[in-house]
Amino acid sequence: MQESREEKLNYIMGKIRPFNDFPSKGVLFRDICPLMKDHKALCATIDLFEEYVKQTYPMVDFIVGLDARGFLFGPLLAQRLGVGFVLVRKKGKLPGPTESVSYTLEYGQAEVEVQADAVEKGQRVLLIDDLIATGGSLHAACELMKKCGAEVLGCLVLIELKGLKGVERQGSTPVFSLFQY
Ligand SMILES: O=P(O)(O)OC[C@H]1O[C@H](OP(=O)(O)OP(=O)(O)O)[C@H](O)[C@@H]1O
Ligand SMILES: Nc1ncnc2[nH]cnc12
Repeated sequence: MQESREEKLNYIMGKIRPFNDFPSKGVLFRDICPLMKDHKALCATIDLFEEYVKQTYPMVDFIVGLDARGFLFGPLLAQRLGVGFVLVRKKGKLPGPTESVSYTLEYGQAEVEVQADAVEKGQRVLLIDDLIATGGSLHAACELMKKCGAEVLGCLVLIELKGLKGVERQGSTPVFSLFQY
């Protein structure tokens, strides 16, 4: 029998493991490795993203994933939707002409980069990552996509850390999350 949305959410939630003080003191790290390891949880996660995107954004051209954990879910979702996948990488990993934007993390400083020809002007994109904390990574990636001429429809994440107000940082760009902590 087909599982309900609630059953899928409950099952997936049981596969997200909290770790105190990682990677530095005071950070409660949400570990998705058990979810990735579990076929049923992984399928259910992509089912829920797929259902949302098909209902909300049937006109999306590309799924854009953030380095590194956006690469875990993005290509699986893109394949289900029948669209391509674009990589937003940390600086220095992509060959050829690139565009970049710098940003601040919950625990550090970084810069995101995309190949300059990754998207064409006016193409509609959805960004995906495992988690939104301060929202710096997604904000930088959205800015990067806009710099390349793409139309950012919205962002998808598995987990939103509500206390860090990352969604507010995205301004009018909608952020869909499966879990809020
Ligand atoms: O909302 P923010 O405060 O920007 O934080 C969220 C980002 O931090 C984590 O990635 P991280 O940069 O640690 O890299 P990783 O995916 O390579 O582990 C996470 O996967 C998000 O990409
Ligand atoms: N608390 C957290 N858990 C997992 N990944 C993160 N990335 C940024 N903050 C994080």
